Amino acid sequence: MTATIIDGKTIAAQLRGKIATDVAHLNAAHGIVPGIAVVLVGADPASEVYVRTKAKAVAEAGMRAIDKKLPVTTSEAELLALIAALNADPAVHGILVQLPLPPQIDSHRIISAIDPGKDVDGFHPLNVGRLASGLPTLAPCTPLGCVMLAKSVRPSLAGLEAVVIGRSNIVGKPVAQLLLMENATVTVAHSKTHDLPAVCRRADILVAAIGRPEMVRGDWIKPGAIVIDVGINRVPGKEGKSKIVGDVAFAEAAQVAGAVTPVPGGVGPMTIACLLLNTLRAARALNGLPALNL
Ligand SMILES: NC(=O)C1=CN([C@@H]2O[C@H](COP(=O)(O)OP(=O)(O)OC[C@H]3O[C@@H](n4cnc5c(N)ncnc54)[C@H](OP(=O)(O)O)[C@@H]3O)[C@@H](O)[C@H]2O)C=CC1
Ligand SMILES: Nc1nc(=O)c2c([nH]1)NC[C@@H]1CN(c3ccc(C(=O)N[C@@H](CCC(=O)O)C(=O)O)cc3)C=[N+]21
Ligand SMILES: [Mg+2]
Repeated sequence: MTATIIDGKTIAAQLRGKIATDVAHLNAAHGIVPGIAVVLVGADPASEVYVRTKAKAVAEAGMRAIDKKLPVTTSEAELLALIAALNADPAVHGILVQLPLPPQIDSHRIISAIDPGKDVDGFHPLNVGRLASGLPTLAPCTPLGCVMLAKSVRPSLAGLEAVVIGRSNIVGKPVAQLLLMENATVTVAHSKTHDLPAVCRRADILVAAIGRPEMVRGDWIKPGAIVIDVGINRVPGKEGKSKIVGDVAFAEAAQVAGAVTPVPGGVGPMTIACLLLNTLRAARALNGLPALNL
């Protein structure tokens, strides 16, 4: 079998197009320009790439980007003061604090200080609880993107066996919640799971969010399964350059799976599109406008 390659770049571009249309309407009808503040503490080169990519997508969607770059020596009190200012700023509808943060800053304390209505990452404990309770909420962007990509090839996930590898608060746990809301039968695997390959072979939908380059092999995959690869791993490439690979051995997976996402060009672009979607949703909700159906 040769798998369908799920084209995250194109699906993300389509979603960004729909978002741009609604943003234009929001501006014309209500004079609102959705604004997203992206806070980067320190000068991590990989994070700077994300911040740049995000800024471009934000501008193209007709939104306003408020980029805040702070030195790596920033104290927790200084970052809390910035968040209080962004919470109070009516031009800011979304706040994203790039993780990880330097060790002198407690990331739980920072996330809890963000106005839950502006928490476009969906990491605030209130939004985490709402997601777990099945209430409407701002859901984390990468998990939202994963489920949209799976549904692009299989519109109903009801009754399917889903296996998520990884239990982080930013990917593994929320993607499991979203798959459960789609009525999948969900297993969450992690580093203590016994016989991971056998657990994975049960999956009709396999989500890999591990952070280990090409760990998932072809013979871990049930023939015909949908494979969503969240991993972003920088490894040595040709001529001393580095390249990015996922958590799945892509060439092997493509021989066995029914559909598979590439890295790059899969989940990453969807994460950014879903960040714009959450910012648009937040801007509407903060202005008392009805929810969208995008
Ligand atoms: N494309 C995108 O938009 C995004 C991509 N990413 C990428 O996704 C990957 C995962 O990110 P994140 O969730 O933050 O990572 P974390 O490091 O927070 O979590 C990794 C998870 O994988 C599990 N794990 C680690 N090693 C193994 C193993 N050998 N066998 C089974 N499970 C294992 C860990 O288990 P345990 O809990 O037991 O330690 C943990 O639950 C990374 O490559 C990251 O760069 C992340 C966010 C967004
Ligand atoms: N508060 C917070 N929220 C996050 O959502 C968050 C974060 N912190 N910290 C870092 C991770 C990682 N992350 C990515 C987003 C987009 C791509 C992306 O667009 N990737 C492209 C390009 C990859 C490349 O070539 O550089 C792709 O996969 O095709 C990757 C990774 C969001 N994260
Ligand atoms: Mg991480």
